[in-house]
Amino acid sequence: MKISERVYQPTEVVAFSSTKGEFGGLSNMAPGFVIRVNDVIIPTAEALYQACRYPLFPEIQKEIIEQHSLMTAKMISRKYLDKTRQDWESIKYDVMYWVLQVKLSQNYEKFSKVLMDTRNSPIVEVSKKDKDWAAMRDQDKTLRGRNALGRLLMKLREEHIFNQNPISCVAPLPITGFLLYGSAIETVCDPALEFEEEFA
Ligand SMILES: Nc1nc(O)c(N)c(N[C@@H]2O[C@H](COP(=O)(O)O)[C@@H](O)[C@H]2O)n1
Repeated sequence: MKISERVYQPTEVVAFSSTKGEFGGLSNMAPGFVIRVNDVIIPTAEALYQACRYPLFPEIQKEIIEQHSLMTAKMISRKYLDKTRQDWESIKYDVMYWVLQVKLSQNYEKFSKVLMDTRNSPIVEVSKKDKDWAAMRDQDKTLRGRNALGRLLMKLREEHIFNQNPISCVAPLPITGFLLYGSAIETVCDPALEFEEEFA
């Protein structure tokens, strides 16, 4: 997946820059969107994304996933950047889209509402220092950057909200070494659906 730089007019977009406010749920660090993968409970989308960097280091994945503060997954991950999987730059947007699909499938009511509330507006993460995942305010007040997270959120909205195509299960990415705690990541389903099936 290739993502090039864009320019946005601030008055025309739904912008978010933290986990607070009406659109804070769009942030990967937002609390209240717990994920379960291979029976591992993961507190945020950010923790799952960062853990995917280190498939060969279950102990680093554990440290990222079991951190006490929801905001620190990325900080912990920074300590081990030299152990990042070698193909990371070429797969990271695909990994992020997979993470967002998993977040949606397991938190459908809450996350679909936030996405729905963005209506048809461009979604932009605004940052003071990140022109890759987010966009930065320029001197002329426009927002410039790849805005990769915003773009992937728009793709998610298009594919699963506008097209009324709810996701109940998400297949693992077809890449080598897609591992969590040493085991291949399996298809992830909404735990509530699994519970319903068990008692059907
Ligand atoms: N800590 C932080 N500050 C910003 O200004 C940001 N835009 C982000 N973005 C988030 O970081 C995650 C990607 O991390 P990597 O740089 O690929 O390790 C992703 O969740 C972005 O939304 N973070």
